[in-house]
Amino acid sequence: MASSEPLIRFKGVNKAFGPKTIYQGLSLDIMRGETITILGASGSGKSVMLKMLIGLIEADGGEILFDGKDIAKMEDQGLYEVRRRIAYLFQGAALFDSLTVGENVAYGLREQNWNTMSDQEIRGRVAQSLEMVGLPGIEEMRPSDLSGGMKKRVGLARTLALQPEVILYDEPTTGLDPINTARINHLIVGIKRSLGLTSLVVTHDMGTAFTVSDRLVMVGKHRVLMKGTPDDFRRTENTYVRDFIDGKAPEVEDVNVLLSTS
Ligand SMILES: Nc1ncnc2c1ncn2[C@@H]1O[C@H](COP(=O)(O)OP(=O)(O)OP(=O)(O)O)[C@@H](O)[C@H]1O
Repeated sequence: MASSEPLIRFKGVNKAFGPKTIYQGLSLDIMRGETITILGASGSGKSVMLKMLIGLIEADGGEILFDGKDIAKMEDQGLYEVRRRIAYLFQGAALFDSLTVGENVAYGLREQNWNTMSDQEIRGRVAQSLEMVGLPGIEEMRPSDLSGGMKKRVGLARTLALQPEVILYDEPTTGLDPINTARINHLIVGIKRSLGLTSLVVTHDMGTAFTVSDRLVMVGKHRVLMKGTPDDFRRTENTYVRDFIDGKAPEVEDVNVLLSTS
């Protein structure tokens, strides 16, 4: 069960790139143990939101709190700690082809814990992580021997090996066929259930959004347009949200309107 203190808080966050406003007064609380999916048109700022959370992109105003602490006020050590606790599974996170699967999964672990974990502990963690994504015993294989779906799962194992508290999934199913998409969805749900992680998912895949999420959040027009349960979204009468979910372009597509929301 999620505790009552939000683990992550966006409070009145503003962000612009030059003249281009991305957010103006973005506010959102994310509870411990929740899986939240961020929906929004291309360019609405979903990835920017994830990157601001781990300090890769600085907000212009407002506050972003992780476990009660303001990201903007953190020194390097504080940010390092945040990035240790929040794992970002990048869109198309690539594996190193020159390394075995086991070495790939161990990579971040070795970087982060080079002086505290023994080789044996690392091997154990790698085996456990591969098991969690349903690929036990493939340590000696090469990434080039794996299907696209397996590569994504190895990428996820590499993230899980770091034992984060939060996983940011940026387009976790892009480029996968429906069966492999279902596998990843299943893993996201399974990981949440077994490890109690907090997850933020950015996806355009409505199937994934409805399958994995406790709550959905739609961003657009520089802020949160709607938040609620999957059922709230299924039943919404908000035309903008409805059309997005149904993949329907406005009947009279005004180019100026499209440009102003992209
Ligand atoms: N470092 C940056 N410098 C300048 N502009 C940026 C930077 N990062 C993102 N942007 C711009 O901010 C806007 C939002 O980008 P973002 O990647 O968050 O969109 P998104 O909602 O994740 O889109 P998509 O669904 O297409 O991935 C885009 O117009 C993008 O070009």
